[in-house]
Amino acid sequence: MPEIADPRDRLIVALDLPGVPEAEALIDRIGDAATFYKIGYQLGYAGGLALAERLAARGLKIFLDLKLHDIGNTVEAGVRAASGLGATFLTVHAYPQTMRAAVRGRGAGLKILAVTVLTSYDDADAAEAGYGLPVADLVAQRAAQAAEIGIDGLVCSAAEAASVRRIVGPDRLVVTPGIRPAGTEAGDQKRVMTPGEARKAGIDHVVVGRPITGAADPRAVAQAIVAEMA
Ligand SMILES: O=C(O)c1cc(=O)[nH]c(=O)n1[C@@H]1O[C@H](COP(=O)(O)O)[C@@H](O)[C@H]1O
Repeated sequence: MPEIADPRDRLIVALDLPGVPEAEALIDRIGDAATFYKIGYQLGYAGGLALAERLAARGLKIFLDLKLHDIGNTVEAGVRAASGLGATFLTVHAYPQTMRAAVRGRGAGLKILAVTVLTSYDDADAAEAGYGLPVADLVAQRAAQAAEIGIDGLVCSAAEAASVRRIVGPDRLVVTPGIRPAGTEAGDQKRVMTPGEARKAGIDHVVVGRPITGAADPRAVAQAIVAEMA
């Protein structure tokens, strides 16, 4: 678990918003309460990649959540191209071929996170998708493969964070979405924990979207989440 000097860096705010103006307005409202932002499909396909470059140039940390998964050549070239955007993290799905390609394409300064099993999945969803293992076992298998391949960090739910930490050791990152402050709606997330529980389970970073983007006072919610993990 690499040392995190600024406790705000533990919180990654998911900018799941329709466009750049909405994202910039949210970042302004949050102010210095957050230092790390995630840009995924929704904003990425609506000008978010250029925004990522601008935010990185301003000193904010950026998680590019592109969840790449394709033939090795395409993943390697895609990761290489994304390495120029100034982001700190980039996601790929945790398939061995995909992870090996991402490691080949990784440039200096960009860390690759492998998404083990999406936090919206439970055992029934995994079975429906054709997997013969319960979610916890599938996460463990993928975490072991990711460590062997040299991936920088794992995305899993906080429910698996402690076992993933045991598997990958202290030097790889454990990043957990599916985080819900007490009393907030789970929505489509099925494997959820509070920020404090996640911290106790040994995570490096939590990813939080709707509890912040949908809040009346997003700055206050971001501050409360950071405080809960201190
Ligand atoms: O890779 C991710 O960030 C991710 C992986 C995962 O297993 N589950 C998951 O929710 N995410 C992302 O984390 C964010 C969670 O958002 P909220 O559910 O609104 O807090 C979304 O942007 C998801 O795309």
